[in-house]
Amino acid sequence: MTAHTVLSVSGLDKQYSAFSLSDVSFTVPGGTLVGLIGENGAGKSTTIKSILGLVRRDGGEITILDHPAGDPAALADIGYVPDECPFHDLFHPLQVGKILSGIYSNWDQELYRSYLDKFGLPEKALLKTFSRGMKMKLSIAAALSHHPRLLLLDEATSGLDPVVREEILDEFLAFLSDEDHGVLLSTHITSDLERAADYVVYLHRGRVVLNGEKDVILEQYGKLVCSAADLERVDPGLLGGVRRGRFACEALVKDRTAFRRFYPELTVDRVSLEDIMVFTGKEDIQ
Ligand SMILES: Nc1ncnc2c1ncn2[C@@H]1O[C@H](COP(=O)(O)OP(=O)(O)OP(=O)(O)O)[C@@H](O)[C@H]1O
Repeated sequence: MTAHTVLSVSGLDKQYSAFSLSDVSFTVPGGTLVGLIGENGAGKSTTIKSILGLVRRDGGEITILDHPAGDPAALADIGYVPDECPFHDLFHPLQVGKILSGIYSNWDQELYRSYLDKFGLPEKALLKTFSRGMKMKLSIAAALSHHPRLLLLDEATSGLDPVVREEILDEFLAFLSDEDHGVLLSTHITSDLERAADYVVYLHRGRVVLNGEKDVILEQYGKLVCSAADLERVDPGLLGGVRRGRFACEALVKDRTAFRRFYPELTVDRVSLEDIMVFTGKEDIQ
């Protein structure tokens, strides 16, 4: 049996006065974590808010397990973790649970308390005494405790130390052991995605410029380091962005295998997702 598509975004358009999100399309297949990457202002939060139905879109279709975005059934299936803890500093975790139990018909207080225990969060300490990592874990515990099928995280791992990030990423992987679950994680920390993501969607100035399986992308792209003279004779159509330094030039190679066929004498290294972002984002820098 093939897994469900947990989230489908197709041809999403949104126009603000000075920014537009244009024709954004991608899916979150069941059992997978999709990383949404992009520079500041690329449109990641606007995309996530459109999925939540918090932003009125100008075009396109969004479905969450067959329900249209904004539909109460779709909202019940989403566990949302914003970049800042949404709960008031003068509450303690048990009070947060009580409030959420009144909002979500599927709320599972036992599961919530088991997450508090697992994450080492005191049930009756005021949130103002919590660190950023503790608040983030609380938000994740809350998002998971109404049995969502899609977890949406907007920059949730930024500002956290590597140990907490690792612990949180492990929790997402556990959530994904169910084939009907999916995670969409927007982040600047591309190294998290190199470890945990199955697919990567790269938004650049409101458009999807890269969308594919992470392992395939990392295998396909490459980085050329060469002299300015060598760069001059390379077909620019094979390159995704160039950085010219005083002593050497670097360029993003869009297809390592094809490039090697044309220029076997030039060395092409492996790239990271960050390299792909930096080259594509900066375009041709002299
Ligand atoms: N309500 C709004 N009215 C007008 N413009 C908006 C509104 N919300 C967002 N924008 C603009 O849309 C663009 C994309 O913003 P968005 O928050 O989606 O980007 P982002 O990729 O999440 O950025 P960051 O990584 O900095 O959070 C920005 O230029 C922003 O100024």
